[in-house]
Amino acid sequence: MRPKIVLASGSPRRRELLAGLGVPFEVKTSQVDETFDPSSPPNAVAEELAHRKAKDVARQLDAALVIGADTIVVCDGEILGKPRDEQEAVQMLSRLQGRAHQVYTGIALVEVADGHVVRERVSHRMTHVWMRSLSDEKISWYVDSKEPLDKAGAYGIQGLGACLIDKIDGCYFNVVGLSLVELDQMFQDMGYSLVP
Ligand SMILES: Cc1cn([C@H]2C[C@H](O)[C@@H](COP(=O)(O)OP(=O)(O)OP(=O)(O)O)O2)c(=O)[nH]c1=O
Repeated sequence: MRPKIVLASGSPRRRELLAGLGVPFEVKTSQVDETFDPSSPPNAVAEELAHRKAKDVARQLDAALVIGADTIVVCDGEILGKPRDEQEAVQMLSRLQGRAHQVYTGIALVEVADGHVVRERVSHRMTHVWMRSLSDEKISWYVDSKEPLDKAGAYGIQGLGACLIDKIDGCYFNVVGLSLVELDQMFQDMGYSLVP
C-alpha cells in the first residue's frame, strides 16, 4: 500500500497542480538553506535543492512519501532564482526578454517508514522557454503587478506572465513548478501509483 503523500512545499502552484490530479496529500513546508554552488550544473542544483526540501520534511515524519521540488531558470548557463526585489525582477526580465532560456525543476521523493528513510529518488525535467521582446514599459507593468516576486526568473507562465511567453518546448507543468508526468514516472519506478 502506498504511504501517505506529503508535499514539502510552500508553493501554491505545486499544491494546485497536485490537487488537480485528485491526489490526496498533506502539506508540510520545509525550512532549508537554499544557497547553492553557482558553478554546479543546473540539473544538479535543482535536484539537490529538491532533495534538501524533501529530506528536511521527511526527518520530521514516521511514515510518508515526501515530495520536494525546486525550480530554477537558466540563462546562458547562469542560474536565476527568485528576485530579491522589484529592481532585480526588472533586471531578470530585461535579460530574459526576446530570447530563449531553460527552466529546470528538480523533484525528490523520500520514503520514510518507522521514522527511517527507506528509499530516495531524485530527477528533473528541463523545458526551453522563449520570451517575447518586451519594452521597458511592459516590464514595469508586469513588475508592478507583483507577480514576479515569488517566482524563479521573475515570471509565472501561468498568470499574467502568459502574455510574455511566445512558446515552449517541453513540459508546461515543469515551468509552473512540478512536472506531473515526471512525478508519475517516479512513483511508477517506486512501484506506486500517483493518481488514485
Ligand atoms: C518559471 C516559473 C516559476 N514559478 C515558481 C514555481 C516556484 O514556486 C517558484 C520557484 O521557487 P522554488 O524555490 O522552486 O519554490 P518555492 O520557494 O515557491 O516553494 P518551496 O521551496 O516551499 O517548494 O517559481 C512559477 O510559478 N511559474 C513560472 O513560470
